[in-house]
Amino acid sequence: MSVFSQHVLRLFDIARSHVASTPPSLAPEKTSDIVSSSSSSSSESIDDSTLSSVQIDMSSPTAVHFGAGNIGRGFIGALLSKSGYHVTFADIADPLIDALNKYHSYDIQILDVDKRTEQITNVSGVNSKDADALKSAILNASIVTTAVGPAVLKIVARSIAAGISERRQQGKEYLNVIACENMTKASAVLRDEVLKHLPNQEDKDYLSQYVGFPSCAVDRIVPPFEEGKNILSVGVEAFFEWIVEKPEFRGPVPDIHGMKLTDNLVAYVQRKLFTLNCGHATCAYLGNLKGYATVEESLKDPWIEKIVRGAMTESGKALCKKHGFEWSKHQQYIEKIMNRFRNPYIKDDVKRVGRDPLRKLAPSDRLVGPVKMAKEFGLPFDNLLKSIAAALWYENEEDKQSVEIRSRIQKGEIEDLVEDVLGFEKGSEDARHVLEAYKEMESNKA
Ligand SMILES: NC(=O)C1=CN([C@@H]2O[C@H](COP(=O)(O)OP(=O)(O)OC[C@H]3O[C@@H](n4cnc5c(N)ncnc54)[C@H](O)[C@@H]3O)[C@@H](O)[C@H]2O)C=CC1
Ligand SMILES: O=P(O)(O)OC[C@H]1O[C@](O)(CO)[C@@H](O)[C@@H]1O
Repeated sequence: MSVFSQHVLRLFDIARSHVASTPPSLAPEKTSDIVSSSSSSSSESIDDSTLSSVQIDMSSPTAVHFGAGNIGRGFIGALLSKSGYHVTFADIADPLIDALNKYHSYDIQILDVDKRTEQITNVSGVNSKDADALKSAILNASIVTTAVGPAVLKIVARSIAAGISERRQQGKEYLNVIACENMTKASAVLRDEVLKHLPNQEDKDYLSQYVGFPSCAVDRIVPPFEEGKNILSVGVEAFFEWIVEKPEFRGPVPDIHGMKLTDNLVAYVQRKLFTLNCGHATCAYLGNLKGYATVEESLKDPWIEKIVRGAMTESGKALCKKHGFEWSKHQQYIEKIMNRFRNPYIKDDVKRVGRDPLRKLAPSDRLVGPVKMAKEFGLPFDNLLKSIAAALWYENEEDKQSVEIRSRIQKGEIEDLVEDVLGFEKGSEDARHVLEAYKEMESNKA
């Protein structure tokens, strides 16, 4: 650990010993059975021009956020900072950590008609490989969040486990850990990984009593951004929605600006994953097939636009049956998403949106998940099949998962792949549908 981070952490330890585990305030009592907002509407700006200092506020409670990437800086870290937390970002990227410890602030550009800049302050960084610094940060944290990508959860679990064990030994109480990833039950998955690193029964009991792992749905489009004033600058769309599973909190529910609570998270995670992420992935794979570079460009192609809206309509009808959403409202939700995809101020590469196609083709993810749901209710899924077919054609030599898919298909293993990746048994009607759609899709290749 650097002398600087030792010094800063020591100061935090002293200053925060009385506030650790104590969030800034409690969430409002009211929670409808659907969604309640913790303190504001999702469309509200998070601008606060009075926050301009780059000094660390020693009296604030700490949030440790794993992953100082796009969502970390552009969404979750920003909300936490605006809610009065000091945000300690943990990342493996030294340049990001160095910059966070140099500036203690960064800019967010809202990429919309009224383009504006917000300053996020009271932040610092710790290298994820610095086990002692991380343990100490978690010891003194009031909340831990992640946005590292689903595959990295098992890596950060080790550090979180070390911090939890230390908290038990030091007599700390409640902590909540929220994994903000595009997957269902991400925090529950993280908790299982953390438990693997806690062989001691005392730690396990402590975790079950004092450490909550509420899962969430996290929605804001934050593509890589190169126009900012430094490496920390991030460009985001104006829209954001963060819906967190209320029953899984331990201790008082923190009052975080923009965080909404629900008792029925699965419905909201599936609504987001099977609509926004489904439509986005469909657009990316079809766009890639036809040689377009960005989502916006792809959506200008009427053939793609029709399939994207068609796929979201098919998943939407199924979601309404499954979770009781009202169709007219869901249609508005789809149209709003179409407009978000068309945002001319965002240049979103189809390769970013299509990244990791094996993960996106998994049985409960954004493409196959809605097909299964549509089938459950006897509803159509032709556009969703086109989306899956385009994903199987997805070519990006920099993406290992795309390379693996294409190489297995070229070796004549498509039926095995459809079985072991998508979960459709060889010879089944579902597998046959996918194979037919895959063949038909070839004629659209650029
Ligand atoms: N970018 C977006 O628009 C959205 C992303 N998400 C989800 O958020 C998560 C993060 O996505 P992005 O921010 O786009 O990715 P990103 O690649 O911009 O950020 C991930 C960060 O995690 C860091 N990281 C990797 N290994 C780590 C480790 N062991 N310890 C600490 N940090 C580590 C990386 O260095 C990077 O800075 C993903 O699960 C994604 O699906 C969800 C909604 C929107
Ligand atoms: O982050 P993933 O799961 O690879 O998928 C990218 C998706 O996530 C988002 O970044 C936000 O949900 C979308 O822009 C895109 O659909």
